Amino acid sequence: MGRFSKMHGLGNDFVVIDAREATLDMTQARAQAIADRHAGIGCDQLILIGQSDRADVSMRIFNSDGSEVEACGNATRCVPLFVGRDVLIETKAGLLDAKGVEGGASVDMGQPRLEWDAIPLAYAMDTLAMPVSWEDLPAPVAVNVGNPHVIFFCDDMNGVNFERLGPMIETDPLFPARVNVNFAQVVGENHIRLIVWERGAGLTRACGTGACATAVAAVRRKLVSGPTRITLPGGDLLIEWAPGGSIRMTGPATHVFDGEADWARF
Ligand SMILES: N[C@H](CCC[C@H](N)C(=O)O)C(=O)O
Repeated sequence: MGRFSKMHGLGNDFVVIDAREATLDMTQARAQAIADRHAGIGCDQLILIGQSDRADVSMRIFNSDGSEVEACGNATRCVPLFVGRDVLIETKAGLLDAKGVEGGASVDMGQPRLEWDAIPLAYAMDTLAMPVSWEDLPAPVAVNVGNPHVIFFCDDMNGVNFERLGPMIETDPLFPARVNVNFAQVVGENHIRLIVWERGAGLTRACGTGACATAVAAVRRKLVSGPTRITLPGGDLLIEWAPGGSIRMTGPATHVFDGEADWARF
């Protein structure tokens, strides 16, 4: 039997497994089975906390479709709560410094990557106003914050069909690694409303890396001029970034319950 914790960041929920002692052979199929909300435990992402010789812990991230990915902002904020102290975390996106704060955590998410081949895109183009469109969505911005994001700044998000456009864009050949699709609307001074169709997980209640990428895009587009409040369906995140620096994300982290499971059954 193996122990796990059910946790979430603003409703973006996780099954977190401590793999520091007993290594767990995680496959795409096993991750998908555990994440399944009907036949499994159920989560947006499966998180494995392991040992690291470069940091306090390592973190592996699997979307609910089983795909292993580089970054997950909301889960990163859960790690200090999971291990009980501030931690340096080794991920596929690099080393992340996560510090507990009242009710959550503040994380240095590193510097964004802005070049077309770092997103990655299939061919060279301006990532600040991509010369592409899907139906009547405006020209988007592309940003990599450890994982790939495309951000559409909409005048009115209420008319956008997220469930139709999300998967269409996520799997467009322009994005060789697929992409997280962010629909954003500036709703006040340094305040943006955000809905994210996540790569490999679909619509979620929140996306931490989506909030980071959207804030970077908004600074680059001069739509905000300081620390930015991102309002997602599950609640708010505070994102701070200035060109040349790293992104700081601050927001809640919640531990719901602990459980046990026989991983061989998945
Ligand atoms: N779907 C994302 C991973 C999870 C990101 C999101 N849950 C977050 O909090 O950053 C991807 O495939 O890159």
